[in-house]
Amino acid sequence: MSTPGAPSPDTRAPGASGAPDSPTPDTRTPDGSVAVVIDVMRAFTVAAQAFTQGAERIVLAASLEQALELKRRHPDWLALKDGAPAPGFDLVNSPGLLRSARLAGRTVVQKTTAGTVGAHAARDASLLLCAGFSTAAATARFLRGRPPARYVVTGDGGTAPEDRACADYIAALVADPTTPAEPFLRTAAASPAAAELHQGLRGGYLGVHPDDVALCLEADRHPFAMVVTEEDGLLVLRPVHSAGAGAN
Ligand SMILES: O=C(O)[C@H](CS(=O)(=O)O)OP(=O)(O)O
Ligand SMILES: [Mg+2]
Repeated sequence: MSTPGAPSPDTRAPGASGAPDSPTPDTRTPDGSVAVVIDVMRAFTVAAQAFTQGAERIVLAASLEQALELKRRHPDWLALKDGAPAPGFDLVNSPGLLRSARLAGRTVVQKTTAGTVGAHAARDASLLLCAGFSTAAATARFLRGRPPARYVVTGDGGTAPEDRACADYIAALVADPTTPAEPFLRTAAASPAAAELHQGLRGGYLGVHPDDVALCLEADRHPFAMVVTEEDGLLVLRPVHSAGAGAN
């Protein structure tokens, strides 16, 4: 068990190394832990953006096939994937491109390379959250007073510096709500993911917007945490506003 509030030493999400899509069993066996799955660029920045645009809930799909099957069964749901647009999918994993989508009241099914895979890998946590910089302070507020969390870095096979920096920022905020974001944002801005998104080397040519990196680095833009619950065997993400203590 890691020291309270600090990112756990083993923060690699077993399934987050871009492993091939394979549906995971739909049953969770809660292990008593609190886990925060981090994906700054871009899954959980996109998720938070979707909630701000009115999405009701986000189903975290275990595979692209499951996402398409859910879309087939629920035609009013919106299917979202990372990379370039693909048949059967309505949206792409770009916060910049998402801004033009009408999401009020909708269910979104999200499948990405790292973030959603990391959430499935951590599904046995008794309390499971997903976060990026844009929900960091609200996530820390939600965590404060609860058992120490373990932080799951999802990008680059569990080593992504932007995700690690975000985990460190949230852990620091849990301990001290006045922690400044800037040093952590500087680390994330210098990450390979930021550079490759800027160069169009990640996310596919039509799956990236020039504003994506800046949007991923807008710390504490949203006043809610994002909590995963199991609904009909699916992992469902919803925004949770918590009063919490402290300025942040
Ligand atoms: O969509 C993204 O930015 C990334 C793509 S990759 O893993 O960096 O190639 O996926 P995400 O699951 O959002 O980290
Ligand atoms: Mg990522």
